[in-house]
Amino acid sequence: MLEIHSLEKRFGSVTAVDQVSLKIPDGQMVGIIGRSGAGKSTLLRLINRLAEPTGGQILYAGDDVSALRGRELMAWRARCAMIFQQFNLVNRLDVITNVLLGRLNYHGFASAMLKRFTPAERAFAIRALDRLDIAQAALQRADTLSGGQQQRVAIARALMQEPKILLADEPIASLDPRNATVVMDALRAINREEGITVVCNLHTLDTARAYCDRIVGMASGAVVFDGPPAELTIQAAREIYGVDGLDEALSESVTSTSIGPAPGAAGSTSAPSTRTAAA
Ligand SMILES: Nc1ncnc2c1ncn2[C@@H]1O[C@H](COP(=O)(O)OP(=O)(O)OP(=O)(O)O)[C@@H](O)[C@H]1O
Repeated sequence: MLEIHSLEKRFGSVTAVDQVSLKIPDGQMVGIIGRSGAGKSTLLRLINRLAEPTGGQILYAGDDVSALRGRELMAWRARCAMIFQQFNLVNRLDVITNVLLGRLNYHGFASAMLKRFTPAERAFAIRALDRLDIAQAALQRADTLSGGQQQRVAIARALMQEPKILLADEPIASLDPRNATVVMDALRAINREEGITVVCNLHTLDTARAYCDRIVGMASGAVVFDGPPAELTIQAAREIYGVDGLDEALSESVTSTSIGPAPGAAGSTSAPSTRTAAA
């Protein structure tokens, strides 16, 4: 269980994350939605300690993540992998080496740069690429791949960390609809089949309701909705996106006041059923 208690991040006079409290059980797939500037990226960066909180606490399995230093912090970052909108691969390296760099926290920088990876790690990397249906590109330079392929390589690299949690910061924002579907399908498969908790920042409601067990809506740094997709009403969406942003966030298929899960979507039974201002 990942527990976030009254988490806060201020940048000068801006409160990017404002008293956020969430409990995320192992194996849940959570979509974080909100307008640009709502604090979604900052929240993910706080969770894996790429950013330091100015208040509050993060616990994982009872351990105080916010207090970790040195090796323990490196270990946490390995357990809590992150993927990004822009993939963050090393363009001039081939795909397999990019994936093996997921072991950086196990090796140290010098050893990884000298490509001192074990045969078991290389086999693991190929399996991860195969799992994401991209093993055939293992020897290609990363920058020869399409965006969707690069994001799958980034997911394979994250899997090399053997994470408990995968944080995905707008993973499909740079992709066309077809590639976006492939990447979201891959994230859901990893969540369902390997029990890895996935916390995913998403711009559109459609994607969040189709793929996630639970939706967390943020506005001005605070959590303004927390519940299963079926409870995300138009009124709640308006609170998250504001009247101006709602049209952009909604799909044209939404006609009722309840935005229920898409057909075949992930079940919502494990998500909390409460709608709160700060769960
Ligand atoms: N390093 C920083 N220095 C100063 N302000 C920052 C910094 N990072 C984020 N902010 C501010 O914090 C607020 C939240 O930003 P954040 O990037 O977390 O939002 P977001 O919901 O992820 O937006 P987007 O969808 O555009 O990425 C914004 O007002 C942003 O300008």
